[in-house]
Amino acid sequence: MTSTQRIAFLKGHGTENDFVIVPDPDGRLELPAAAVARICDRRAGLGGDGVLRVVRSAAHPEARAMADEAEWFMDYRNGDGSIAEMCGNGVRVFARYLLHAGLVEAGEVTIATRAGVRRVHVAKTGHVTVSMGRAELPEESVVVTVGGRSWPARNVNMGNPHAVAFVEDLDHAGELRTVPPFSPAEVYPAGVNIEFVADRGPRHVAMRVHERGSGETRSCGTGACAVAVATARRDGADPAVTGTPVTYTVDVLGGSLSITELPDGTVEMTGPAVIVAEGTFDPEWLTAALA
Ligand SMILES: N[C@@H](CCC[C@H](N)C(=O)O)C(=O)O
Repeated sequence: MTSTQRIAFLKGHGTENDFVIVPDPDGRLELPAAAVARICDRRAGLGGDGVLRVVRSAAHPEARAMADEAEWFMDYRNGDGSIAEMCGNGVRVFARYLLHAGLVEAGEVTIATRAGVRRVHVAKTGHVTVSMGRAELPEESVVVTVGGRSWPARNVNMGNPHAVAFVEDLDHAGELRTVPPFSPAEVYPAGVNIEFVADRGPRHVAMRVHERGSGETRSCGTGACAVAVATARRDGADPAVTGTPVTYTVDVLGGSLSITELPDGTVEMTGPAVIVAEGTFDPEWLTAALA
């Protein structure tokens, strides 16, 4: 990149899990971790929980094999620049961007992610639904600790790792922004996203989340799916056994998500996905950030 080039960005969010979207269809832009962290910095950069780089699958080595199924690859990065397999709010916002940019028609859209191809239903307005694949619930027992308190947690994998802890009161998780929770490195050698869950009513819970690589965020889509499945099992509900879908409303700090587990084990998530703004990076700022 030379300092004369103008690189576009957009800002979007899903239940206030916010992202900087960087269209890079031909995969020309190197985005080192430090540059992503700079872009996501809420004071010195644009600010965001993560970056969604929009690349043609055929132009990205990690997505080439999915190019026949999904034209676009979501190259997701956490706010600290680390790479994650999947982002549930991000994939809805990504689909909203593709429609906004005229790159897809409204309706069914397939998107390549590091966790595989995801099918998304995006209409011209309104909520976006994504089929998130199956949850895996390994049997390892996990304990989550924050601020001197510990809880048993359920290990759930939604393409990315989660530890789901049920608490009586979400405030018991303390000040997650300043006191990050801890979970066993033997179970999660690559780190973990940690959700704290409290009951709100029948098939209705609320959660707070501390995300690997981003800290406490106002929402996590994969986390909400992990929470819904863990709560269903706690409540004795398993659609694979009963043949009946189970839907949970999961309140997050930034809104509400509806999560349905189907009898075939796949999990569908529905929620908002909003494009807020678009612009261009200052070339000198970006050149320095990329250096
Ligand atoms: N906010 C995301 C999850 C992003 C990835 C996560 N921090 C990880 O490292 O696995 C979501 O909406 O799912």
